[in-house]
Formats: sequence, C-alpha cells, structure tokens
Amino acid sequence: MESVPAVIVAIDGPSGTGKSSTSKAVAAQLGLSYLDTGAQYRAITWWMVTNGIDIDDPSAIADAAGKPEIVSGTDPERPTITVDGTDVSAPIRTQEVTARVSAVSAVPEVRTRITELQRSLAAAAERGIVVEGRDIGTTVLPDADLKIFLTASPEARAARRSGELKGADVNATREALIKRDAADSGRKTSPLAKADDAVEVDTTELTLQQVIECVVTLVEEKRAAK
Ligand SMILES: Nc1ncnc2c1ncn2[C@@H]1O[C@H](COP(=O)(O)OP(=O)(O)OP(=O)(O)O)[C@@H](O)[C@H]1O
Ligand SMILES: Nc1ccn([C@@H]2O[C@H](COP(=O)(O)O)[C@@H](O)[C@H]2O)c(=O)n1
Repeated sequence: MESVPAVIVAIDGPSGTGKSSTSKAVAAQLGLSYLDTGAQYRAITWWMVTNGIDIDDPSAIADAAGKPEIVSGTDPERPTITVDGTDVSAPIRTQEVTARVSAVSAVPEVRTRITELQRSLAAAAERGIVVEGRDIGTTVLPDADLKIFLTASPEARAARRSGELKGADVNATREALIKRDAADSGRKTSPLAKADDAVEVDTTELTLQQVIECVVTLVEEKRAAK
C-alpha cells in the first residue's frame, strides 16, 4: 500500500454540533484513529460519582484524579472506553454523569491527567488521528495539522439531541446544552474555545454527510501539502 503521511486533526466545538459523528466517520473513511475526549472526561466523572467523591469539592476531585485507570480504544469503527478494566461506554452517557461532567472537567488536576493520556494516544497513532473535544486545538494538540471548530445554532443542536433522546423536551434540552457550554467556556483551565488557526464550520444548515465531506476534503488537502 502507498504510504501516506500521518495527519493529526483536532475537532472542537460546543455540545451537539456533530463532533463525534463527524470525527468517527472522517477517521473511518481516511483510515485514521479516533479519540473521543469527552468520553474520557465522562469516564473520570463516572468514577468520581461511583466512588462517592463530593463533586462540589474541587480539592477532593483533585486528590482522586490520579486513581482511576482510563483506557480508550481508538478504532473509529468500534471506539471503547474502560475504567479499571470495566466497560463504561453506557453508564458515562447517563443524565447523572452529563450533569456533573463540567464540574469535574474544570479541575486542573483532572485536565492534566487526561491531557497526558490524549497526547500519548495521538503520538502512538501511526497513520494519524482525529481527536475531538473542547480544547484540542488550543491546548492538547496545538501543533495539529488541521483544526476545525464546529458550530450550530442552539435550536438545531437541541433538535438533534432530542431526536436521539426519545421523548426529551426540546426546550429543556436546549437550556441544558447552553448551561453546559457556558460552564465549559467559562472555566479557567483550557476552556472550550476556537483556536486562532481553526477553520470554523457552521453546521446549522448542513446535513451530517455534507459536514463529513467538507472535513474529508480539508484533511485530504492538508495531507497532499505535507
Ligand atoms: N449536520 C447534522 N445534521 C443533522 N444531525 C446531525 C448533524 N451532525 C450531527 N447530527 C446528529 O446530532 C446528534 C449529536 O451529534 P454528535 O454526538 O456527533 O455531537 P457532538 O458535538 O459530539 O456532541 P457532544 O459534544 O455533546 O458529545 C447526533 O444524533 C448526530 O447524528
Ligand atoms: N476536550 C474536552 C472534551 C470534553 N470536555 C468535558 O466533557 C464533557 C462531555 O463532553 P461530550 O463531548 O461527551 O459531550 C464536556 O461538557 C466538557 O465538560 C472537556 O472539558 N474537554
């Protein structure tokens, strides 16, 4: 097979803009690894909740941050996440974890720990990787070959999420998204932000397939220029 240069792609943006769906599809199409960094923050939050750590006490979270062993599988066709050997892919998606993840991920000791994991996974990806999150382009991989910042209106994001969570109220979903984005954007340590050199893609009026095609084209252009 012809060898192609490894490419590192950072995809950031607020909740529900399509980061996971886009990143997974782009990675699968281009033969790259894939990392869902939100799943890692959810996994450490799940561990804190399960082990009775007081989520309102940042120093208790900081003291415990080094304890759980979090392992992410980076195959885009079958991404996995375990904590101390337990598959947590389902429990990390519960409302209980979603409501607490911003508080846990704001603690600097948590971010240092998870950022180290992310950088080592990116360095180990031989063909390259698509890493999605909130601070990948600004903090985790500032030298990424391509940085994308996905956006969409709160209404579009809430409609997408409500379609996923059958029966969920669109207004309540919209308010919850806005609240989580405000917490993630407002924290002191590596907040949700667009890197200065990121390409912004507003997905409000685009289908998922159109977003995937747009990002695949941008990655291919970067690879061709390497
Ligand atoms: N352009 C699009 N048009 C319509 N639906 C979309 C689009 N992009 C993503 N979706 C759908 O929106 C939902 C949320 O997408 P996804 O989980 O990829 O977002 P996300 O940015 O990773 O969210 P989060 O940060 O909360 O994990 C999914 O059901 C997905 O299929
Ligand atoms: N790079 C990142 C990624 C995520 N977070 C935090 O995790 C939460 C869950 O993320 P999802 O993508 O699974 O919705 C998110 O709200 C952030 O609090 C982060 O801080 N940095």
